[in-house]
Amino acid sequence: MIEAVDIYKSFDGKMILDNVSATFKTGHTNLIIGQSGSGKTVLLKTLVGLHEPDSGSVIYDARNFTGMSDQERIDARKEIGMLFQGSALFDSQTVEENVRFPLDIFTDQSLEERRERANACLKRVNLENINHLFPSEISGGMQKRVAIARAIALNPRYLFCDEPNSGLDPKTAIVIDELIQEITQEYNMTTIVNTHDMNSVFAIGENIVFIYEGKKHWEGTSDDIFHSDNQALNDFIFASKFFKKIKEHR
Ligand SMILES: Nc1ncnc2c1ncn2[C@@H]1O[C@H](COP(=O)(O)OP(=O)(O)OP(=O)(O)O)[C@@H](O)[C@H]1O
Repeated sequence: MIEAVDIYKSFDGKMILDNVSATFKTGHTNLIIGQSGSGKTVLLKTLVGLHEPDSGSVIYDARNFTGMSDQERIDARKEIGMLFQGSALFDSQTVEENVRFPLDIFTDQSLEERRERANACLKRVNLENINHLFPSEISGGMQKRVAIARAIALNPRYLFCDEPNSGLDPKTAIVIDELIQEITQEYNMTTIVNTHDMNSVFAIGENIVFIYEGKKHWEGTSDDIFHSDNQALNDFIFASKFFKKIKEHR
């Protein structure tokens, strides 16, 4: 479980996160949603330690992440997997080398052990026999799966995904969403996904935090959304005619 407690964050005197508290549950895909510029990425980066909050704390399973020493943070980072927008694979490395990268950096396993683990992770994301290829030689959906394999290589307890569906067609996006949800349950991870993909909200939204103008405006499940009278949430979720229709027919 990850808890954000009374987080404030501003840049150049402009308040970006305004007293955000939220709980992200273990074994669940927790979504952070909100319109462009609402502060989702700043919140995700604050949770993962890439931004320091002005005040407030981030708690990882009863450990105060915000108050940790540099060494404690380095140790904690080994328990964190990250999936960035656009996959962020190294173009000059093969698929296997990309997945092996965190193992090369953070473990003292033998090359054989690291290769074995990398290939087991690739198998888990349904990618086999492509370990010798370079990122430019595989599709965007496959690149995303390689990035997921890399994110789980160290067997993390926490997984952070920033817009995992960006640039993918709707069908591939669903495959990636389902994969993230499956591995979250399988490894009992606390997964936090930043998204404005409404399909993701309804497909994997087990615990959703809605950020509006830097504040946590609402929290609930995808089912709760249909019964919420939160105007800002409704305006955001049911902005398109398609989702408006779905609501009317429920
Ligand atoms: N490092 C920074 N320095 C100054 N301002 C920043 C910085 N990072 C983010 N901001 C500002 O914080 C606000 C929220 O940005 P953020 O990237 O969190 O939005 P978002 O909800 O993730 O949007 P999107 O969905 O478009 O990615 C924006 O006004 C942005 O300009």
